[in-house]
Amino acid sequence: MDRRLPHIAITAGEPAGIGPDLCVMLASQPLAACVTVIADRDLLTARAQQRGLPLTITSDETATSLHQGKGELRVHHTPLAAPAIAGTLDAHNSAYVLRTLEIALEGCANGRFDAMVTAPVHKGVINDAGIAFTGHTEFLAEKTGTAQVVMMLVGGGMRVALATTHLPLTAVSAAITRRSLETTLRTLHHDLIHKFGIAQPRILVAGLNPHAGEGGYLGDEEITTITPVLDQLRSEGMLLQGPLPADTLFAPHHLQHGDAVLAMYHDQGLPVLKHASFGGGVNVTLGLPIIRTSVDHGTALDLAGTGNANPGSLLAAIQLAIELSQKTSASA
Ligand SMILES: NC(=O)c1ccc[n+]([C@@H]2O[C@H](COP(=O)([O-])OP(=O)(O)OC[C@H]3O[C@@H](n4cnc5c(N)ncnc54)[C@H](O)[C@@H]3O)[C@@H](O)[C@H]2O)c1
Ligand SMILES: N[C@H](C(=O)O)[C@H](O)COP(=O)(O)O
Repeated sequence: MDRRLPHIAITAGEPAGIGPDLCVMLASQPLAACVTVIADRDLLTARAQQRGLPLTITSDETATSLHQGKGELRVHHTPLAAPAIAGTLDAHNSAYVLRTLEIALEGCANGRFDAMVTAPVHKGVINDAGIAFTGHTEFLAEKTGTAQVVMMLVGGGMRVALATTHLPLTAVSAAITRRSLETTLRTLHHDLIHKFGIAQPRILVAGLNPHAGEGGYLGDEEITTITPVLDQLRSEGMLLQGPLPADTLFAPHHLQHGDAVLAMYHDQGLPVLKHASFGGGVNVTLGLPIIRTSVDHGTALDLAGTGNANPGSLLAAIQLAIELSQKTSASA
């Protein structure tokens, strides 16, 4: 067994979405890792047949071996509850989706896997099944007992982290406290150094309100919360700019002075990044005790089974997981 070969778990995500299509496409894609897909094997076989793609499923061996892209896929079989139809959600399969995540997480925690990469899940159908779920990020934080994690997307020459994740807009302001913002910035700063190899990370921090509050006339979170935290962390040596007006923060003349942006909420930061990189971006969860990366897109039910799903983001997520695994094993 080659111990230097990273072993990456890939969860196939929502069975009615494009996750299974993308996993089937991986069978013909060489990768510098051992890969185990966690999914229902009959689902993958059916999707391969629907798409006319070659697929030979191998069993879930304990020894690692290079994923050669010769039409074979190593699968950890996890049975669906109900047959999956491409494009049609079925809440009976929601527990299956979460079970694939648990298997990947358990494998990362016990050393079987070096990292997990997630194909997209459908948050709505999981809730339809009566299971409260807002995203992988929060699910993995809860399952690992991590009080606060940070969602960061990487793509289009940017790294965009978020101070809050999947919250209704009405809940955002209250969720940004001095303590939560400090923890987010410390986690981001730490992982930029230790996971991304940036010795002295420069972080551009967005304000929450239009024009960063316009001196308090358009909201005061910049004055009461954001600025005091930035001042404190700057006094410790962190290189932080902000709070900056979010409408101009992403202009190239600002971005060139930062290694990462911290946006205050999901749709303040992600539309910019996805505009620049959709289909090639990667979502990475910082602050977890394991390595987790993901695609930058959703379940695309309209494309499931059609052959029109772009695998670029999944490949980029796998590549980043490999790089982060190698950094971790080199520093261990
Ligand atoms: N990583 C994740 O699990 C993840 C990420 C984003 C969204 N979601 C979830 O996915 C579901 C659907 O979300 P949505 O409709 O807002 O976004 P979506 O990304 O599924 O679709 C948006 C548009 O992009 C297209 N698209 C998406 N992925 C593509 C790909 N790989 N190749 C080509 N085109 C692609 C779709 O066809 C659609 O037109 C929601 O439940 C959402 O919460 C999950
Ligand atoms: N916020 C993510 C995005 O827009 O790509 C997406 O909803 C997935 O989030 P999780 O990785 O937490 O499921």
